[in-house]
Amino acid sequence: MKPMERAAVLGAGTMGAGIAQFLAAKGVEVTLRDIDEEPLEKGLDVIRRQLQRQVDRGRMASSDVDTILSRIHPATDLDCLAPVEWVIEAVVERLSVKQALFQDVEQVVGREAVLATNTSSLSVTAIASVLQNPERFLGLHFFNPAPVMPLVEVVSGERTDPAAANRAVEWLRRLGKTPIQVADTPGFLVNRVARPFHTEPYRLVSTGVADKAQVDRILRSAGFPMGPFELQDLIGIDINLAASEAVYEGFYHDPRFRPHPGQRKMVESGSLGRKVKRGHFTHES
Ligand SMILES: NC(=O)c1ccc[n+]([C@@H]2O[C@H](COP(=O)([O-])OP(=O)(O)OC[C@H]3O[C@@H](n4cnc5c(N)ncnc54)[C@H](O)[C@@H]3O)[C@@H](O)[C@H]2O)c1
Repeated sequence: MKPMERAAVLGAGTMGAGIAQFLAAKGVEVTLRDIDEEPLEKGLDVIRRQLQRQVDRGRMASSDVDTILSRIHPATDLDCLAPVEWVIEAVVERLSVKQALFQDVEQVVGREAVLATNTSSLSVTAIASVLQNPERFLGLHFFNPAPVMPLVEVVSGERTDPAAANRAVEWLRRLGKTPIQVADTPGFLVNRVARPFHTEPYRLVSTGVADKAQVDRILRSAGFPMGPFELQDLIGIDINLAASEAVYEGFYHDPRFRPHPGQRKMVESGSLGRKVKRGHFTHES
């Protein structure tokens, strides 16, 4: 019999909840860790509702919901990470927070564990720079919604051991994802090529060429699964701004990647997207 796989997901927000749901659905035992009970409850509730939606659509048996949920073990401390083979971090996008967290994680996990960040915009190499064993550290960049999107970028930092990256690729393939190996450059691959998709529409709208709903509709009719504004509402406008700024900074202010002031204005006004029910559009849930 295949040995039980154990993973820890750090952060129960948009991405952490999605990654935990995906892993548990594939039979992995998951410790879902957040700093407080409240975000944990919220994350578990999101997972419950997502699974129920699958049942309502006839894509999953209701008995599977309990099985999947029983594999997710909520936690607020780090000690229970000792037996895990994979740690995937999806906490706030701040370098100092991620570095401090992984320094603590290093103290509790076994030597064989692979440590991964889901960062969209920070340097994997920079996060690893404070670790005792940076060779087992890499980026596993899932896309939103994590249970649905097949692509995962496997990002090797300057000191990542290729064996750790290969192990991650093999694991993700086995779980049914489509991993691609990329270098640790600003925005990696997808967020870099996606920058104009997110920023140019702000320019279209601010110069009166079209409104947001029109831009989304036209791009959808051109074959994109979602328009840029509805996609930003899903991603989180703050997260998307952070990605825009990081790519712009990372390429030494190359004008090709310049963010738009409208992005910042949205964040300043608290219009962060679906997670607060208000972004470019208003959302019921
Ligand atoms: N939102 C997206 O579409 C998306 C896509 C790919 C990658 N990412 C990346 O994933 C990460 C998380 O993004 P998100 O949108 O899920 O954020 P989020 O704000 O929805 O969730 C972050 C969670 O982390 C928790 N947290 C903060 N500090 C923590 C700590 N020390 N230990 C454990 N939990 C802690 C918070 O309480 C919160 O629940 C970021 O690095 C982001 O760049 C986001």
